[in-house]
Amino acid sequence: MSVALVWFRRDLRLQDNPALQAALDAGHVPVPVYIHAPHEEGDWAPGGASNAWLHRSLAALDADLRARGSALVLCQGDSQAELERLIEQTGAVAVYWNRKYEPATQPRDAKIKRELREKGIEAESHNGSLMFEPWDVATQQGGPYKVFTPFWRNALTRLQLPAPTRVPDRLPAHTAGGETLDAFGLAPSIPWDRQFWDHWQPGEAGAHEALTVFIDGALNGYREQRDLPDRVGTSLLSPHLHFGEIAPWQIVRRLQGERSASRDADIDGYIRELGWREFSYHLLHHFPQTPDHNLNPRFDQFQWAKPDADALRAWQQGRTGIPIVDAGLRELWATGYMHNRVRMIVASYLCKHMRQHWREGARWFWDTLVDADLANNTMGWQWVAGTGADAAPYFRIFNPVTQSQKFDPQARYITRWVPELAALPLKARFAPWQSPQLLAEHAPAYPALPLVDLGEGRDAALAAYRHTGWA
Ligand SMILES: Cc1cc2nc3c(=O)[nH]c(=O)nc-3n(C[C@H](O)[C@H](O)[C@H](O)COP(=O)(O)OP(=O)(O)OC[C@H]3O[C@@H](n4cnc5c(N)ncnc54)[C@H](O)[C@@H]3O)c2cc1C
Repeated sequence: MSVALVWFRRDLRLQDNPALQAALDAGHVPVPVYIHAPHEEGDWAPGGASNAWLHRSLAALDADLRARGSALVLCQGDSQAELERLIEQTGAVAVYWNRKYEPATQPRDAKIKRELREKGIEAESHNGSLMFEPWDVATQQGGPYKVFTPFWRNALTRLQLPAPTRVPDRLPAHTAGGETLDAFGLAPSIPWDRQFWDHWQPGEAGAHEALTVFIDGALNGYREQRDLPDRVGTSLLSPHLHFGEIAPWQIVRRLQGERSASRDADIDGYIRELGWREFSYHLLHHFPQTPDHNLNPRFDQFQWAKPDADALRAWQQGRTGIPIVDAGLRELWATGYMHNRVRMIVASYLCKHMRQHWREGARWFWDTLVDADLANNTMGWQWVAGTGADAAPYFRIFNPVTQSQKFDPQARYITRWVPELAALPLKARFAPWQSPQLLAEHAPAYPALPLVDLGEGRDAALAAYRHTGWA
């Protein structure tokens, strides 16, 4: 039987995996391969939390393959050289993979495909992670969208979920050898990620388990609850989606099977959130400069404050003196995750009150989120900063205190992550500096004043915005 390499990348699952399925359909013995090549990701090599997740996800994929009589071949170095070495070693006649969309790896993959074909090797790529690839949806003029609603309206008219495919219980064995997972050095040497794994189960089984838990629980009332950080009101599927342990169309297929009069609105609301993920990939593909540069070039003149390493560190460590901001950044550090509403609040405080460049925040998230995703993270930060597509206008400045009173009205989220404030009366937990005596008495270690006063920060941000001349 002929051999084909199946090059796993961000599609770390067996079921509904178009590249693996294509190799099987063509009658090849699939040799599953993962190549560790962070240096090929440009300035955006995966951060620490992503690597910790990847370590476990690869271990899970290998275990799933071994349970079927196959195994994951692990290598590191130059992707093309490693593929060519494995082709030589195994006699493979074909290489299959699912596409990635990041600016650094797209040209690499195109070159690999071209050069493999020139050598007479069949090279085939598939869509393994999006309902709509970035070029599938276009404006009437044939260009990219910059506004979500028309993008999504158009996209939904084209929605076609692929038919499910199932990988057989036994896969043909192969003899290709590789390195050990530990040789990649992905797992932290100091176990700062210890607490993560109380919250997460990386891998395909963990993804489907998370989806089942969501359908049985938070899906009911999702539209109202998704903004409330004090409870599990969302699916927590983002890292599983990022690593391709589950495909969005698998989620949608299951949700379509759960439809009922009482659930329709929540299901539609959820699918719309998946739409934001699709939109972010659309944007990243068409505006590949945006991980580092404003999508809206008018913001290039904006006067950010001088970079302030101490203030940035206080923000990163959850020591700003604004409880909801500190709670979010502490949740992030402890779990590798932060609730979406709180992501918006902490990002707004950094970009607007502190006037530190959104890139600083994006970098921190990149290193600390288990779901760090170049498309979603870039869009999220530029949206909050007001510099991106369909963005919140810069002059609309979130007040973190009123945000916390609205979305965490019992301060449960704040108290969970900033427990030193638990002894304060409820009202004081939102803005403790307004109750200096209570704060000094009950939480003397907590900052007595906000890092940046909310009124002053807001005024300075608006003044800087006016200074650009287009306020
Ligand atoms: C500043 C900032 C940075 C962000 N960085 C990332 C990131 O690096 N990776 C990431 O996956 N998401 C990012 N997001 C989007 C969002 O916060 C997360 O996708 C969401 O919190 C994940 O939790 P969940 O899976 O429970 O979401 P759910 O509410 O259950 O949503 C389901 C899925 O829809 C997608 N989704 C939901 N909201 C958004 C959104 N606003 N933008 C894009 N996709 C969305 C995600 O894939 C998510 O898993 C960021 C948002 C902001 C404001």
